[in-house]
Amino acid sequence: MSIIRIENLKKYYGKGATTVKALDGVSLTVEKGEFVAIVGTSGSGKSTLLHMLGGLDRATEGKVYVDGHDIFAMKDDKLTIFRRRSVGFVFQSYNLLPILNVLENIILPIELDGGKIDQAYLDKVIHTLGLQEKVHNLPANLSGGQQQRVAIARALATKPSIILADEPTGNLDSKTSQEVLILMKQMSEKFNQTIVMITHNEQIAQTADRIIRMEDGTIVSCNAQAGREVTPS
Ligand SMILES: Nc1ncnc2c1ncn2[C@@H]1O[C@H](COP(=O)(O)OP(=O)(O)OP(=O)(O)O)[C@@H](O)[C@H]1O
Repeated sequence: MSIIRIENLKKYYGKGATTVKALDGVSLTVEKGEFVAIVGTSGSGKSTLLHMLGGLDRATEGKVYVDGHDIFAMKDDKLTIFRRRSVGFVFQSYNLLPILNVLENIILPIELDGGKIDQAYLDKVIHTLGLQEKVHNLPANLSGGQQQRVAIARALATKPSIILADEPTGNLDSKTSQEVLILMKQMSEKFNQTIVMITHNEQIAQTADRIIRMEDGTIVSCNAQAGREVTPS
């Protein structure tokens, strides 16, 4: 089943001669449980595409379906709820709340939404990410890699339809980056979690099931990695 379907997506900034075509006709499907990397030079449209997928901004033209929902057909208040329930975000800068401990950070999105905590699932996530000894620590007392693992746990906590990660290892050294990447891949496999990740690092992209290459607002290739099965839709 395709969890993401993007149809002829266009995002133009400005008007007339100064128009910037950040996305210029992008079509793509992503299957449930896939771990996809988006690569491309600066300005090729990676962040714009991720923002559209997360309903953070609206398109000039085209459609985005996430888990069957036509997201641009939603009014702003519905889109906000969709984002809270169906999209997990992981940023380069972790974005943890400094006054909350690790566990409180992880469950915050569930509590904000008035949802119920699935304790068994949460325990599994925390253990798989190796955070069980750290749940009562404040973020300031964790390494960068540990903080990013907390951010990944927080993104997974609500069991979102998709996780969007924007340069998740951008602040980490190469050894820690690899560790975090391997964990993201494991989370994707273990929980059948769809992850779309932007990276400028070719080695990091190789961890993904599929690499989407962007140039000038378009996708120039979207091949599955050798030896990995991706069912076309
Ligand atoms: N709010 C905006 N207003 C005007 N132009 C924008 C805006 N956001 C992005 N752009 C332009 O759209 C194009 C695509 O930008 P985008 O940030 O998606 O690229 P990117 O591939 O993510 O780049 P980077 O790797 O540097 O983050 C660029 O030319 C950029 O300058």
